[in-house]
Amino acid sequence: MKIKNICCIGAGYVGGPTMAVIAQKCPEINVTVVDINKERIAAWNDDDVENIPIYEPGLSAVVLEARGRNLFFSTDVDEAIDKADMIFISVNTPTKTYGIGKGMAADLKFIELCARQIAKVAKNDKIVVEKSTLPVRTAEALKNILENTGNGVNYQILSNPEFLAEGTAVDDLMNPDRVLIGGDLDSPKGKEAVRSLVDIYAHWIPKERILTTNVWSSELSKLTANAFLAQRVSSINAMSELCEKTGADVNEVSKAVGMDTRIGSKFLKSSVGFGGSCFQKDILNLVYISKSFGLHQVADYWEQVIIMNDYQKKRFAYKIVQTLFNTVSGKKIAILGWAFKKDTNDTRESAAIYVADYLLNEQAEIVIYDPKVKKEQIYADLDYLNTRSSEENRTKVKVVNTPYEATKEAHAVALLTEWDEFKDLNWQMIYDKMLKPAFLFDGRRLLKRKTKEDIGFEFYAIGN
Ligand SMILES: NC(=O)c1ccc[n+]([C@@H]2O[C@H](COP(=O)([O-])OP(=O)(O)OC[C@H]3O[C@@H](n4cnc5c(N)ncnc54)[C@H](O)[C@@H]3O)[C@@H](O)[C@H]2O)c1
Ligand SMILES: O=c1ccn([C@@H]2O[C@H](COP(=O)(O)OP(=O)(O)O[C@H]3O[C@H](CO)[C@@H](O)[C@H](O)[C@H]3O)[C@@H](O)[C@H]2O)c(=O)[nH]1
Repeated sequence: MKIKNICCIGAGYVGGPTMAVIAQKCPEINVTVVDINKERIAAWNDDDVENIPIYEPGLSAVVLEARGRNLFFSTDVDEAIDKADMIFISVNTPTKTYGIGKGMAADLKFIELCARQIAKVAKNDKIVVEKSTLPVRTAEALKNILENTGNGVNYQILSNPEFLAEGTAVDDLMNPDRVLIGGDLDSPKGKEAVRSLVDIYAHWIPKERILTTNVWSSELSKLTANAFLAQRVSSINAMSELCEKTGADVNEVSKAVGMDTRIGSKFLKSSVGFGGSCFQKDILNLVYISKSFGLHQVADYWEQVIIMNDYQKKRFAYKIVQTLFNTVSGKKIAILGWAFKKDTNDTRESAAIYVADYLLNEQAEIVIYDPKVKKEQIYADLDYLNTRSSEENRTKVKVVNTPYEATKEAHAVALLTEWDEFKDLNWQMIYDKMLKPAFLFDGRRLLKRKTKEDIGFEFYAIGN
């Protein structure tokens, strides 16, 4: 079946960039991205393409080319569902904050709402594609809702998880390692649905990189990929502490280990801890699923990745307290970087939030600079933790517009996001204006120890 009209429900970090690239690469297909969030849709439609709601290198050019030609952003969800042959569900699936599975399971209420809406509106057969990251066997629940509340039309459910990373989303979409499509390969209709999605990606991706599997393998592969990636970071972070005790350097260990082609060199960079909206949420989900099948050893194994990550964030904050003569009470600490990684304005689960929170518990005064994150976002992140009142967060934390303002008269600087610009700061000037001894804590291994020590800094870096 040739797809003519696509609808994508959810215009977020995944729905927006993914559909923009499909529209750019497949000019004969009309792609409509819908969302209930009016402001987000208005921003996607902004005349000035630089105002689109997501900052990703290269994204505005893709949107500019396709928008209005065959790429549309709208709040009219029903109309887009009605017209579409294929509907992607790309809504958020956060960790549950209430009820059974609180703090672990994925909250599927947004997914279920989409299914009910599709069932209500659809008057002809549809292919429904899970783009969101979902627990294994969610497709079964989707099918159940669609078939039992619908208008008697037929549905094929595909799983097509997204592997893009923020900050490199456009490159990842243009040139992915693989595209994964799960479907009912045992039935002719299922096979046809899979083929129609393969045909879309085959516009720009070599066929051998488009993988087809059964639905459950596809759903579980996404959780597995994130668990493996996060596990590598926790593994190298575990070694970072041992390096600090023994005189080994975690960068050298990582290089030596990564040159073994069986291990590979990527994702072995020690840090203050991984952040982002996906790793923690998806591993907790995996832990919850394993427990719900009674697989407690499996659950414990994966939970350790999160435990290690929480420990790394805490360890870094405590290192600061310990080094500053066991108290940071009333001391000014500058935080450079708030985003969970460079080249994104996303702060979800950023390690910086937790490091700041621990230091605030020790009565530190915090001054923050990040080149892309807005002041209100920083306060919202701290308020969300509910550790102290919103007023107190605003009294104890200042957000400033330059790294020099942040570090002036500070007792210590903590570098928490690896923004390129931090490498080239005038560190001599920063040193001159800080209180002495001037402490510098590098949570990303971004800075060179020798040059900083030559200036006079008391320098600490993760794993060295
Ligand atoms: N962010 C990433 O880098 C990334 C990468 C791969 C996979 N994922 C997965 O993709 C999914 C989406 O993630 P995201 O980061 O794009 O989330 P997001 O929060 O940025 O976007 C989700 C959007 O869905 C909208 N929405 C929710 N319910 C809706 C409904 N019923 N009708 C219409 N719109 C609705 C929300 O308003 C929101 O704008 C998640 O499952 C996530 O795990 C994310
Ligand atoms: O060697 C490394 C690599 C990453 N990180 C940190 O790990 C976190 C996650 O980074 P990254 O994976 O690059 O970004 P995400 O956008 O969270 O992407 C992950 O999560 C997405 C959502 O599921 C998946 O689609 C991607 O494949 C997967 O890489 C960030 O805090 C990084 O700083 C490290 O500390 N060391």
